[in-house]
Amino acid sequence: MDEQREVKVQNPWHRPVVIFLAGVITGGIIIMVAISVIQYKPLPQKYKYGIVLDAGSSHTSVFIYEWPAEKENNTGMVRQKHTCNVEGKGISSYSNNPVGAGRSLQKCMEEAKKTIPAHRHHETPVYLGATAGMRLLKMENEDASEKVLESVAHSLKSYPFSYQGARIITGQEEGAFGWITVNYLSKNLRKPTGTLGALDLGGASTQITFVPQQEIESQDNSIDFRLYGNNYHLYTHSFLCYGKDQVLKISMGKKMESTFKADETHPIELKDPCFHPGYNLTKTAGSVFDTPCMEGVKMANGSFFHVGTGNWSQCQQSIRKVFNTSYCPYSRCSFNGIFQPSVDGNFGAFSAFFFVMDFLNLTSDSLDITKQNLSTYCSTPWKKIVQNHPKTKEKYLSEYCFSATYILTLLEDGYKFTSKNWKDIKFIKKIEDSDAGWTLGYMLNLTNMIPAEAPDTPLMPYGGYVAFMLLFSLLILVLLLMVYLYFRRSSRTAQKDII
Ligand SMILES: O=P(O)(O)OP(=O)(O)OP(=O)(O)OC[C@H]1O[C@@H](n2cnc3c(O)ncnc32)[C@H](O)[C@@H]1O
Ligand SMILES: [Ca+2]
Repeated sequence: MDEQREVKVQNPWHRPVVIFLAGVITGGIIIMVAISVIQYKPLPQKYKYGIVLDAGSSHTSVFIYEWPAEKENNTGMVRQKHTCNVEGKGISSYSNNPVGAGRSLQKCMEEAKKTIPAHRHHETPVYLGATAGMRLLKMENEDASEKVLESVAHSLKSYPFSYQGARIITGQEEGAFGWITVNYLSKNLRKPTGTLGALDLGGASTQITFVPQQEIESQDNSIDFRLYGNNYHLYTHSFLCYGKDQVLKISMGKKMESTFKADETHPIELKDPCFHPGYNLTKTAGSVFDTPCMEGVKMANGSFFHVGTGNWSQCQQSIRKVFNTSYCPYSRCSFNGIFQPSVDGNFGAFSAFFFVMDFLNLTSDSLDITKQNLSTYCSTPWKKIVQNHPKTKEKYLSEYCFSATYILTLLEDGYKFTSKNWKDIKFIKKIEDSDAGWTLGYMLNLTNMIPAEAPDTPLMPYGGYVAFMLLFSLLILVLLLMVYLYFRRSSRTAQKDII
């Protein structure tokens, strides 16, 4: 009896106090893990929204963005939730009927009301930015451009959102915010890796923006940002009148100037190598000369037959006349005496750069192959082109040869891309489901969603933290088990020894 009592005393696991302590520790660990997991778990996502209207020269688009409410300062968190294309032409086409400009937005704004939850309406900012079409209207008729802006502002204020303004943005803003958009969506801004240059081609202007290796010699082309703790020194330029619709008008105007004689009776023929053989449409000189971009070109009038001859190299010759490369007040220029450092790094080319090159399937070949394919396409008879694309709008279809030739000429002769760095240009429409364009960058900037300094982030991400806690607790449990087994074995050995 005495010996048995002695064994019981030697085995500590038989003591109620030890059993109690082990239970308390195990329970404590379980509670600790449970609390930390529950405590640290993100609450169900709450989203915030923002609306930006891109009032372009050819049309207006409404973009609705959303982002998780508590993560708005993180790169890549804002995504495009919805887009709506406003019916009809751009707001600058309403110069004779400004009320129509505001009215044209109604359908898409009603859609925005349905897309964004009602309880968020009052705190959702809405911005309208107008680009080159309105810049040109302002040059032609300032009063009309103000009336159009008043009309769209009046329309936007009638919705339950937080109206933040309707204005004509500058070409510099258009270029810089396009650059911010593509780099934000590509998550380039918080990494030390390189950034993506931005190439935007609209109907009435075109923008080039990138981080250059060389010094920027003209102040007008330089813009600085501090984003997430990094400094960016950007080169940007916007060429007003060098969107694809305006360049088509200018190059046709120049052809008319050199071929039409003053005493000729109308209608006459305008032979155009940028249009397919067999293409023949009666047009009015007024539809070509209705732009302030035609300064210095002698105006024709009446109507004419626009006749295609489908010759790519002649087309390129005619387009080259639109670029003035005869003077440069800097160490190097793109064209029209505008400073441009040599292009560097990868570029994202969007809007009409993408529409045109994607339609013609010219997005992935070398520059030489691209030229050959385009040459074949331009010389294809118009009848065959229409047969091959029965669903495409004839206006777009007739202009693809011209547009692609302009794109190649702008990139090669204008911006000085070469067959060597041609592969650095990626023709893109979207990045991660959001459209490439200036609107997202504009909203991120105006809502201060990209901080100058990198925000503090938790030491460990949520997943890593939970995994760490589980592993650590498991380790303690294993240790406890090992101690238990060790004491049990030693107490049994002691028992045997005594027996
Ligand atoms: O930037 P600005 O110059 O103000 O013009 P925009 O914003 O209206 O210009 P877009 O990028 O929307 O369009 C550029 C051009 O591409 C044309 N376009 C749009 N969709 C197209 C498509 O699918 N195929 C061919 N062209 C298209 C459009 O008519 C314009 O001439
Ligand atoms: Ca545009």
